[in-house]
Amino acid sequence: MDEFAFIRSIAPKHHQQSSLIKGIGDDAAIFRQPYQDIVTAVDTFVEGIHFSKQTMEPHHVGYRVLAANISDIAAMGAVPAFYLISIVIPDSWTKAELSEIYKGMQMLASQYQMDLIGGDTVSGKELTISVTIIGYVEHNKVRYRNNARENDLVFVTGTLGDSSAGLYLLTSQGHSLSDCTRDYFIERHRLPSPRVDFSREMLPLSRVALNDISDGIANEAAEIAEASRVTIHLDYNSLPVHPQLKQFTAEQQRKWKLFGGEDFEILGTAAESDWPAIRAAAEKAQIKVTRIGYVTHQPHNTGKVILQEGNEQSILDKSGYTHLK
Ligand SMILES: Nc1ncnc2c1ncn2[C@@H]1O[C@H](COP(=O)(O)OP(=O)(O)O)[C@@H](O)[C@H]1O
Ligand SMILES: Cc1ncc(C[n+]2csc(CCOP(=O)(O)OP(=O)(O)O)c2C)c(N)n1
Ligand SMILES: [Mg+2]
Ligand SMILES: [Mg+2]
Ligand SMILES: [Mg+2]
Repeated sequence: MDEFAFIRSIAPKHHQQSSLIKGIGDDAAIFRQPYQDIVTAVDTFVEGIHFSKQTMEPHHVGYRVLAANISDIAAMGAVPAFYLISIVIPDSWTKAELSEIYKGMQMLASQYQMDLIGGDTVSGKELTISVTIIGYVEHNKVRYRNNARENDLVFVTGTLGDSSAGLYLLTSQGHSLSDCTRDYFIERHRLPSPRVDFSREMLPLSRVALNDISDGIANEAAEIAEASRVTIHLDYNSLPVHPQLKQFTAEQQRKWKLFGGEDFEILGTAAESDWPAIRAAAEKAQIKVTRIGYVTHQPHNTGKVILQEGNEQSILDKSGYTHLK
């Protein structure tokens, strides 16, 4: 049973609380309060799975785990406000290293005026950090995965595959990239930028579907397609990449662009008429946004992602990063 089958098997069929608007099944859960909705999510970072001493310094570990959580808040169109940390500490990590982890988290938290409000401390075998995040979003402005509609355009922020390239550079030897290119990809792996500003700049738009890219664009697009019961078409040649990604083999580029996770860019769909506003939002947030496809309603391909590559069309495998297998 893979990660997603497991989640389906444990998901409750009914809610007990009338304030709950969205439980399991999106980037975060949402519940109603009088003035704003509250948004909350949790993500866990485990030594050997999400990082190793070879791939990250302690402050990167802290920064990166909080960034992943803030990214889920951004993907709901919300503003992050509070976080709680549960940490499992093995003997092999020194007090100084643990303090650096918290400094890394603090670096990012202060950027978003977030407060650390609690947590839990336990000893154990692998360093494990679990962050619970809480944020706010205006009523009826949540950017659900099920907001995609027929004829929407599909867009993505930033560039794809950078984090995978960085991880590859950190874990393999013998490549001939300039120091500057190498540092760029490695930094994108270690210190990803959650796209909160961009997502908040889109607040005036009435309907947008968003998902953040933790498991690869193929997976994330399928999650929007499934939740919205539509078909998503992606144009391979439109996928945005950093110019230096071409230093890697065609096979690596393809794998990292489509199935590489951890870029923490935002994938979205919106009405065609909102494209100028989306571009303006990206400009204000000083990031890049690219149109990469469109949405159709094809009853026989509901929930599927179709990739256009030159003249060829194929149904894209949902094979991103999956835990359990
Ligand atoms: N063990 C679990 N128990 C309950 N809900 C879970 C569990 N694992 C994941 N979920 C929920 O399943 C959904 C998908 O999780 P995930 O793929 O990790 O989302 P994301 O990639 O946005 O972090 C989310 O709504 C998450 O809260
Ligand atoms: C040492 C190391 N090996 C492999 C990876 C690659 N990797 C680990 S988890 C993951 C997917 C994202 O993590 P996940 O827990 O699925 O995040 P979520 O989808 O819950 O946001 C990837 C691409 C890594 N970051 N570091
Ligand atoms: Mg997410
Ligand atoms: Mg998660
Ligand atoms: Mg995942």
